[in-house]
Amino acid sequence: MQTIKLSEANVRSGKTNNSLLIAAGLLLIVIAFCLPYLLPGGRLGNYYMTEVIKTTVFCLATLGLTVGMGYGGQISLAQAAFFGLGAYSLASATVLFGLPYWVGVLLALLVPVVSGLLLGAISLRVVTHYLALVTIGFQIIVQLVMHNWKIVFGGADGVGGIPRPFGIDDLKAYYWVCLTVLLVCMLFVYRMRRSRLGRALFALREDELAASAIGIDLYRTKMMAFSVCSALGGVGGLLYASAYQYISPDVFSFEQSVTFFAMLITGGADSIIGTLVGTVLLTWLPEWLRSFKDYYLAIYGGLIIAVLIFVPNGIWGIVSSLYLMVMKKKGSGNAASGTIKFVEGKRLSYLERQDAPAIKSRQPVIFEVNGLKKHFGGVKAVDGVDFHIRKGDIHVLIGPNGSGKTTVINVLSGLYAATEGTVSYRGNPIANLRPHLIVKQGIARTFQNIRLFPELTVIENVMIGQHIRTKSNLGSIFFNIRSFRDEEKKIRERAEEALAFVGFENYAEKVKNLAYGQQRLVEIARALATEPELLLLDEPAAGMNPEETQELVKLLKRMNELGITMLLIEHDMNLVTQVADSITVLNFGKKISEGSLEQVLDDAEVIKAYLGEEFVRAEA
Ligand SMILES: Nc1ncnc2c1ncn2[C@@H]1O[C@H](COP(=O)(O)OP(=O)(O)OP(=O)(O)O)[C@@H](O)[C@H]1O
Repeated sequence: MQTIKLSEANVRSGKTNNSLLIAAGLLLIVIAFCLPYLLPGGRLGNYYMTEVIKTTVFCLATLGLTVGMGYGGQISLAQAAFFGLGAYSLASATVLFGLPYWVGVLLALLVPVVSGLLLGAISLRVVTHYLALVTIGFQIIVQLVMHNWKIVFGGADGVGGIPRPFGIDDLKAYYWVCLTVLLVCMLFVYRMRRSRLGRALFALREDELAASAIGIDLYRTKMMAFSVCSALGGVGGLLYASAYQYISPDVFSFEQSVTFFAMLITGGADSIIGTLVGTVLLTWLPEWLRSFKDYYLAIYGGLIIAVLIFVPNGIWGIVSSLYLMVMKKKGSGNAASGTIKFVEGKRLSYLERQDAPAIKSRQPVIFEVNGLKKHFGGVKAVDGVDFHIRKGDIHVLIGPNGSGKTTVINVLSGLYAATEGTVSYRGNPIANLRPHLIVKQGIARTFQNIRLFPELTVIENVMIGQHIRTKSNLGSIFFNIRSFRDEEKKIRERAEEALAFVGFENYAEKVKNLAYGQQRLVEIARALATEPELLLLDEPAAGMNPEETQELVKLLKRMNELGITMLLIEHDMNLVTQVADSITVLNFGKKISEGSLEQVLDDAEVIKAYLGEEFVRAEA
């Protein structure tokens, strides 16, 4: 019996302190709405009011970066361009082309989103730092176009007389409009972070390869990140244009993009509150440093550098770590032991199949690999391998190190394109399909070197497994419609069931804090959450002690009893002999033997190439 120890403090802090956070949040909102009455009156008051509005709309732009960069890890140095496109869409439409205000608003939403999608499509195959370069190029081009395309953008002189919604004249009232829009967008981003799309973005940020192998469509997810990022930039821009009622291209410069970037990083990239903190700080810092006129830039730059070096997770990152530490300490005093039992016999209702095979080895072949080759230049990692798997079987791939086993699984799961050969599942060709489409067919995998999303919690990791089986989109998340809420509930229930099935009952710990063997179980639970019919398991017993390996044998058998067919790579022959229904043996990328356990163990070539005489004597 295995026990799994998890800190309960994290779990508890999530629930018990929610009410405290909500109260603090509500208080802040009330203060934000009352702000106009807390500022000085007269001309100075108007100046401060404009600055407060500027802060609010800048918050919208950085909130966009929170989604694209903080959540999705897509570095963008073009947020001022999207901000500008929003501002200019409204200004040009209403002032230069005389269109109604709300048409301008619609354009101010559409133009940045379409541009964001175009930029996303162009830069999709480019990775992080190169992506930053592409966005810099985009930023510069947009600003040049604003400067030089006079008919559409008014040229260097800018555009004046931009209207406000409902003809609002009063700055106070306009601030409330901006604040309301900001709060609605914050709520949307908050909800999105806790949705399948938010989890997919985090997965992408943490490990693209693992994200695609668990069923996330990288293309769509990145495009979604680009569209939300640019849309929020556009909304900020359109509100900015109406606030000042005059805009010129200089405002939407590369420097402004860098400032947005700095605001995000300073506050804490993956937190909404962090974004607000960073934006407020860097918008008002020039004002606060006004009396140090000569040194202002040096102090401003120095502060940003200090934050980047000493608090890489941003100011809010530090605050929330301290908060968690305190809560953990508080929690540990009165928490129960925090030890939970390895639970056996838990059901996995959504995977229980009516057609689970009663008699093994008489079932039809559902998976076929023919003439599979994978060459890396001159290295023939897999060189013409054939095998098939019957429904409900546990088929094991064995062979010496470097014989091509992992490469086979990488090809079967779509991570590598096959050099030659065919793979079919239930009669459908699946070789060279993109990884998430293979998961959609009902084939999931785990990795030899565990590939979980370490910064996410246990439950979030497993919930990501449900991504391919669910479909909430930005619209349903924004409007918080019932189908979205129901789906989230279902995702959580299924993830909890999968975790309980492998032995977890306590899920709020970050995965990076778990022991190795526990991480293996979470990875299996994540694969189960994809609702697989065929599981590809790459050395699941690696790093486990004999006791844990025995638990794993039981788990494999229980999964098999559900009707899950398995392809297993394993070196631990003790495990192999307990679970294998059929075996294929590889050596130097070629198949050297196959058949039942007995047939393979008796094969002289397998003994010579892999098992060794000692194993045979020990078995005898
Ligand atoms: N991406 C790659 N590029 C170049 N060569 C590779 C790549 N992946 C695998 N190989 C080579 O292909 C061969 C087979 O590797 P593979 O990892 O599939 O073997 P394996 O049987 O899984 O080994 P092990 O049991 O040690 O995990 C090795 O020679 C390896 O160096």
